[in-house]
Amino acid sequence: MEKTCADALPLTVNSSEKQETVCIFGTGDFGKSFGFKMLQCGYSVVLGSRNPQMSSLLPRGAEVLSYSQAASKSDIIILAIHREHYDFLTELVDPLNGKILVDVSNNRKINQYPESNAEYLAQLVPGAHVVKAFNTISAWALQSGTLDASRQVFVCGNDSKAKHRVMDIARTLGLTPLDQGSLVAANEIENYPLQLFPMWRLPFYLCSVLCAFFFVYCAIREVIYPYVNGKTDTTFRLAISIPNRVFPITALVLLALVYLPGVLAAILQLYRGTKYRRFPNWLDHWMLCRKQLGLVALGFAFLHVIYTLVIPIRYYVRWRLRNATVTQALANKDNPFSTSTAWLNDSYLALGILGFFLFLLLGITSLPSVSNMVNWREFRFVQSKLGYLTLVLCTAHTLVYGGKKFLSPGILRWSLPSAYILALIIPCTVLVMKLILIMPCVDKTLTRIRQGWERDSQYSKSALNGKSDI
Ligand SMILES: Cc1cc2nc3c(=O)[nH]c(=O)nc-3n(C[C@H](O)[C@H](O)[C@H](O)COP(=O)(O)OP(=O)(O)OC[C@H]3O[C@@H](n4cnc5c(N)ncnc54)[C@H](O)[C@@H]3O)c2cc1C
Ligand SMILES: NC(=O)C1=CN([C@@H]2O[C@H](COP(=O)(O)OP(=O)(O)OC[C@H]3O[C@@H](n4cnc5c(N)ncnc54)[C@H](OP(=O)(O)O)[C@@H]3O)[C@@H](O)[C@H]2O)C=CC1
Ligand code: HEM
Ligand SMILES: [Fe+3]
Repeated sequence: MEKTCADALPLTVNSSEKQETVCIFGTGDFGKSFGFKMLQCGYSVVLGSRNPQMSSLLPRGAEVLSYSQAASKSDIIILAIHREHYDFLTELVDPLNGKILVDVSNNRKINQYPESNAEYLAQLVPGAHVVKAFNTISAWALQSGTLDASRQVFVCGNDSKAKHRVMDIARTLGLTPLDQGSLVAANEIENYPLQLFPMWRLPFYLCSVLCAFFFVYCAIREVIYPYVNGKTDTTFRLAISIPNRVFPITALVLLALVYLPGVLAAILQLYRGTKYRRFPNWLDHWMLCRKQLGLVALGFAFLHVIYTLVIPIRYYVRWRLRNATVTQALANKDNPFSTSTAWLNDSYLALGILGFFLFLLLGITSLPSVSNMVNWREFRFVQSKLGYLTLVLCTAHTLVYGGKKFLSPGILRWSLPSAYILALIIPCTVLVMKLILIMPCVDKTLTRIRQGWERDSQYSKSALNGKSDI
């Protein structure tokens, strides 16, 4: 039975239970905070320092000794020292022999040194059992008790007994240890806290490229072309008209890119005839950041909706309406009501509204508080089935918006088609491929593959002979 420390409450230690002594080397920010937390959780703490007398502001109840004295007090030592200062440990090789050395260090840059800090430590003190842990926990969070953001502690080491002792300490501190295997994993564990939003990088990069491309594309068609051909100044379009093309187009393309990897994965599985081969790295990474891609797409759809709301109050729009009315009156010409245009207009708006509603629903279900309330099947239903419906509605919204003028040659400027036509290429491709994949004959094979059947496997052929209803 493990003891677990409740954050704010000072722990009353059962006097009949012998307190475990843990040694911490280094009285810097991390050493102090870690010592404070350990004392709070019922451990006896001995701090090792270069100047035991000079050390100030130390947690009350902790003993401070020289490094070599402190090392003799416990068989588990937390090394709260930067890697650059590890060299003094070579003088302590004997007292550290057979002890558990916990490396908590981080670097300033990814892959700063040829080997991980923990492996370097293991080379310096070959007789010790080195365990990597706690590097993802900040000194500030330990001290203030606000560990909610990340309680996960990645742990690795070559000695499994040593590793489990460190994992027990992590649990007692109220953290969640995750065993990452041998010390080879230390490199990855050290790189982890140095990564900046790793899953958001691809979505951010994609949306920047899409926005920049479509902005320039629309500016060529709608600002430069009219200027070159008729010397008309339409630069005001750069403020609302063009962004209200670029944003929805980016949203639509990103939404399609959320569903494209699933389709590619299915095609790959069909082609390989097995699900037991890893996807290529790029596809793996793409699959893993679909949530972030989807949320960025939702952000752009939001922008489109807000930009659309201001259309009626724009000076340019009101001016055009007034002018059209006056011109009509002067010419004494009637502009007959077109039912088909009304239908097209209302239809594309309705499709946009419904698409946006489902888009929001996808966003809401991805909130942890909501996704924790639904089971895996329900989540898949919303994200996969309703997600495809969202893509269908948003694509249809754009197709119907194009409406009659869609393929008329008049919309080409310098042979460039309207931007929304380009925007439709990826969504339509994804939808057509998905349509093929859900055709019964293809779907049946794919389902069998996902249930474990392999096309080229002797084993599955014989298994299939005995069990024909898979
Ligand atoms: C606003 C918004 C929010 C989003 N939030 C989230 C979120 O919180 N979490 C999230 O994960 N996604 C999120 N997404 C992304 C997306 O909705 C999901 O990833 C969705 O599940 C993708 O559906 P899919 O049908 O393409 O893929 P999936 O149903 O995941 O299938 C993709 C591929 O995986 C493989 N596969 C599926 N099942 C199996 C199996 N049993 N065995 C082997 N291989 C299999 C197949 O190759 C399949 O083609 C969000 C999207 C948007 C737009
Ligand atoms: N601060 C944080 O939030 C986190 C820190 N870490 C890791 O913990 C370790 C310690 O970090 P932190 O406490 O912030 O660093 P500090 O600089 O605050 O403390 C380092 C301590 O190392 C000791 N030390 C030993 N030898 C030397 C030397 N030659 N020169 C200088 N100091 C020496 C000193 O203690 P003394 O004077 O008593 O000998 C010093 O206080 C680092 O490896 C860091 O990557 C990991 C996660 C979070
Ligand atoms: C409340 C929901 C929505 C409304 C009211 C709406 C309305 C509109 C309007 C009025 C236009 C024409 C803009 C113009 O004339 O310049 C338009 C275009 C467009 N919309 Fe929407 N929309 C909605 C949601 C969406 C969503 C969710 C998407 C996709 C993710 C989307 C994608 C597009 C695209 C790609 C265009 C064409 C852009 C262009 O080239 O002009 N819309 N929408
Ligand atoms: Fe236990």
